[in-house]
Amino acid sequence: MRIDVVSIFPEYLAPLELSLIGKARQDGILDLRVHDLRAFTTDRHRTVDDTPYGGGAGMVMKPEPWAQALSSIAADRPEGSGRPVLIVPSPAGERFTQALAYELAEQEHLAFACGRYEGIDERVIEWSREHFEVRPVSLGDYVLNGGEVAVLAMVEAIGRLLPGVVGNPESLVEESHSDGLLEYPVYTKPSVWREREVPAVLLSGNHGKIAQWRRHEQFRRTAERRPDLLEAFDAGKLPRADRTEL
Ligand SMILES: NC(=O)c1ccno1
Repeated sequence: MRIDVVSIFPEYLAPLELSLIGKARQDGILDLRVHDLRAFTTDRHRTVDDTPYGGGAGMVMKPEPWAQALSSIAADRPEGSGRPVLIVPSPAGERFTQALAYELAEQEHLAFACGRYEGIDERVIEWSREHFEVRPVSLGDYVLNGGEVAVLAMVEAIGRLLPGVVGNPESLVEESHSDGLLEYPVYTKPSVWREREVPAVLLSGNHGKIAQWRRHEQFRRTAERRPDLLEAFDAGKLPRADRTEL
């Protein structure tokens, strides 16, 4: 998979050089390129923002540097790949979910546009549809100072689903949201810790009972912490993520 990220703070994406995502890049599983938006400006001050039409606080990101940056990415797309998907992190976007992570992990080429200030001139979103499938995406109902933190989270959530990134693909199957429910609690040695015992069923060696207990714990936790997910699960609206193949 090829991923391009455009930001005025490219150093914000440095954590993507670490750990599993960093290794995936070294192994050639993930070709991740970070671009400084200011490299696509033409004035001496490398200006990327200006005052908003209609007034209001703050500044808006100018359209032309974005058009130059995104055009260069679209022109450099991998041989034979389809239209790239352009993700624009925004509190006004569709919710990022495990199901969307799986969907995006199947793409050959993703691009991320990290807005700052009050956002990117809306005409960039409209223009980009000529070259990309454009998807404003939100991590949740809160506002960040820019898209970079959201990109870190999304690239990790997507990248870890690519074949060869996590050591044991089985570990992807039984984690929260993989089947629409929250994951069950986990325990390790010692079996008694500060007078707290591991549930006896987990020490029984009875794999059927262990599986039953774990499934029950998934439903109990989901009902307790995320009843909204339980409604969707009961309605059979399992996320696309309820699959093991990728
Ligand atoms: N909620 C979000 O994903 C977001 C992205 C940028 N600002 O907020």
